[in-house]
Amino acid sequence: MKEEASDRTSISDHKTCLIPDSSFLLFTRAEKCCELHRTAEVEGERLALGLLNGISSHRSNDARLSWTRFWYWAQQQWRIHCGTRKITCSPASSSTGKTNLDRVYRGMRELEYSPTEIRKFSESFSKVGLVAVHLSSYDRWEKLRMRISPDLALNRSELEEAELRASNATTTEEISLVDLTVGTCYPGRAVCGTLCVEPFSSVKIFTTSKASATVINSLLEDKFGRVVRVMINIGTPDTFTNSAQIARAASLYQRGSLIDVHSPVLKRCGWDKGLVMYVDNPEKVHLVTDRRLPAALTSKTADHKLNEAIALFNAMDWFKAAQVYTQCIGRCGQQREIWRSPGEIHSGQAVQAPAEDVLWLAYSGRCATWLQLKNYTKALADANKALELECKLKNHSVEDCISKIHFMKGTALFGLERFQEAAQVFQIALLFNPRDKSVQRALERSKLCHELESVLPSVANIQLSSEDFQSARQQCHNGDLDLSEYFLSGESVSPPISSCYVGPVEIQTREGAGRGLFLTESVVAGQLLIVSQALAFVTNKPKSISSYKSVLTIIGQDLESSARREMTLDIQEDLVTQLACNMLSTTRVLPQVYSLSDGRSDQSKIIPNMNIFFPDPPFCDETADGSNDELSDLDNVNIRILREIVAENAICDSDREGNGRSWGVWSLPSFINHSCHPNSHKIRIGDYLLIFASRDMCVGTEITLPYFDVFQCAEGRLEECVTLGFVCRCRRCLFEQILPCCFSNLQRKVVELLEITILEDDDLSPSSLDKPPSLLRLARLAEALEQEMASNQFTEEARNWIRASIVDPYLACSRLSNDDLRELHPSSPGIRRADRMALLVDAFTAVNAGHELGRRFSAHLLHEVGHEFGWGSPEHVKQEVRVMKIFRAYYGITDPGILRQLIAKVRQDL
Ligand SMILES: C[S@@+](CC[C@H](N)C(=O)[O-])C[C@H]1O[C@@H](n2cnc3c(N)ncnc32)[C@H](O)[C@@H]1O
Repeated sequence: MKEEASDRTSISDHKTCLIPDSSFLLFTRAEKCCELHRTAEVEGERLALGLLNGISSHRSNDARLSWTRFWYWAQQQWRIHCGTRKITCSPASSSTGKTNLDRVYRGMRELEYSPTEIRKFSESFSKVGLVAVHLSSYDRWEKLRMRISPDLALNRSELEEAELRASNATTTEEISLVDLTVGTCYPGRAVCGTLCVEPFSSVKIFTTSKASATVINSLLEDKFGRVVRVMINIGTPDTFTNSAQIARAASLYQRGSLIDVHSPVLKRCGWDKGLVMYVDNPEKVHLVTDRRLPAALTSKTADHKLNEAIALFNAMDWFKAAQVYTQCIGRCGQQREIWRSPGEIHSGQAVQAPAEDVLWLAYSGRCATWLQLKNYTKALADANKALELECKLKNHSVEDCISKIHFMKGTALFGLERFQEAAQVFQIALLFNPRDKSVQRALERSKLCHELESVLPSVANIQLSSEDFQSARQQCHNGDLDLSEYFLSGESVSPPISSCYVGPVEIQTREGAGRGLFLTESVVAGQLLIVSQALAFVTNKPKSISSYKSVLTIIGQDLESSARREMTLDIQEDLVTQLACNMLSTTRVLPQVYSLSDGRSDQSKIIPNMNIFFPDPPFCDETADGSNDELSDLDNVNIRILREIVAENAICDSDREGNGRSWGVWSLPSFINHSCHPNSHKIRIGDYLLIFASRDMCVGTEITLPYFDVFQCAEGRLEECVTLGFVCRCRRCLFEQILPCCFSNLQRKVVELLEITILEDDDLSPSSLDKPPSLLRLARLAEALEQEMASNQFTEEARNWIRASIVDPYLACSRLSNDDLRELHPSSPGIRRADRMALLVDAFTAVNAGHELGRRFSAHLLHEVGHEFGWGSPEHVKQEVRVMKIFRAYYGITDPGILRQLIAKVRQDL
């Protein structure tokens, strides 16, 4: 008796809360917390104080976190003092409700903790007054809780009275539940519910596998206005497994019908935790109406949607998963609205209440999905939403859940380059799960990035100075962009700030090619036409081509092309992901994306409004709509169409091995059609694509780009076009189709010689004596070609087209000395290598001025002329003017000094 009295004293001295994992009740005396605040370790103090706040304002998320952190800290203390074994069971229940440390000690002894461990534990926990109570006496504690919660300012006598009532209470309650709406029934499964309305916990449902019973799952609100779910089993516990009874109940009380339940028996759940209500006589259940739920709500509950979303996530169908998670969240809200409104409940429209964890899982699941989709803004928003909710999951500790969601939040912040905040969040995650290696690594990485950030501000964090801003604004208005420093540094300095720019261009239909981009003003060579930022951009190929090859072991398959195809598909999928994310996070992206061709002819007939391509504020005042308030709906993002758009419009910036250095989708440049003698060229700087005019052009000219290497014969180019799904009918192609057959004969000879030359080239020594005979024969073909063209009286433009189609004889000439050439052409004693190279340069620049070969050869040629005729000689000056023109047309730079430096640089790089 004495012991009991002391127990009561100890209980009544404490305020009570249900610990998150419901295994124990944790009693913490307010005064003791304050005491702890003064005396215990810093972390404990902080957390205990947080707990105090938590108790007094149990609605706040912060308080809940403090509470959980405190619990975590307490558990840590437990482990420190009692070894790693976690006490998960305590001694047999006591009907008298003995709840003191002795019971815990006894439990510890049963678990074979040593007396020293127990002493350590008691020393540690006497400070915070932790008492663990097994839930076998849950009903007693339930009553006690009812008495003291939510008003925690209870006096001692009230608490004592409450406890006395609790210890005397029988397990049967005389209550009537009126106007319950039947929710989902679970035929074939015994479901027991825990009536659990603690401030820090949510409803738990327990199921058993062997037993089966029909359960009418209804909703009601507890006296504090919280919605709880009550399971009412029709029948006594013995009849839970009676299938006839189950079938009868199921047919009587269908989902959506309204019932009153009189005097259900309130019992502790059969196995050990929780409460279950049941009626021993079906007559105690009165069917008020058999009204059904609205169709929209009967279709799929939030739980169903959640399962669907999880399955999609596991199948890595991220977009669909995000969509279904969104539907699940919506469904939770819908259902919640209905429970919250008593009127609705009375009209029989209540539906199954989604447990709090459904919403938590939906937000955290969608957060993980956004992370997969690299949409960090949305991931962050969802992580914050999840953190506002009660995170209590079956089979998971609260620490795990909180750690996990903090980890996701940190990852989102990291993705947004908010490194310092990310580090702080990872630190919280570690507090809950100190051993998690990935969190540790993420924390280190964030700290490092934060340090680096202070030394080397990232591009994203650059604050524009007013000067920068002015220049960006200017650039936006007139396309002034000084790239000299960038090019002179060999593209190693950070790229100049680029805002987007739409020059004198407009979209028009182009016969036989859908739509195209046309000039609205005349332009000069080297003029900047467009600066466009990628809608999606992949810098590094995800895997090198060799790693693709190593996984492709299909015998008889062309390994190289299969590997390349696999890689391209991977990259395209990345681009699709990015496009979709961009569409969801920025309003103006969606119309731009959907304006692009998806390869269907009907789509290519629509001319988009040019306004959608104009840049965003702050660089441009005139933009009509820069608002991001209304983001695209996921329903508007059609992945199948995005795949087609990417396949049709992605531009690859290949490296010398052709593996692809970067891939991107740009809006306005995507309207530029292909030509085999294009009049514009592109330069990529970061994820910006700059389109320059390669020639002087008059208003109304269609701007064209080469989609592939156009220095090849007509058949080769046609093959490339066919692979891309169209047939080029540019003037060059049309002209080459009608060339006399002598040219195709010459072309054939070139191909034959080329094959031999490549073989002979393997052991080519620098000495001219060792030049492979095929090289000399190849070089001789240049002469034959020139003669044929002269005899056909082709224009200079046509000659350049042919030279560009059959370049190898001219390339061969460029590898020979003047003596070699004279030997090859005894009839032309004045022939020089420079002349042949000049022809090559003309061909290269006339056909595709954007190609680096033209610049390289011209720089080389200039050097040769200087060497031969003297630097500054009239020959050299003439040649320099020509080469400068070529360089100006490419870089858009007019300063002769800078152009000279660029020419020298290109020559050095040879
Ligand atoms: C990037 S889009 C160019 C813009 C496209 N014309 C449109 O209407 O949106 C590429 C597609 O344009 C068409 N195209 C581009 N150049 C072409 C050409 N020279 N001849 C015929 N069709 C061409 C092909 O259908 C190609 O797949």
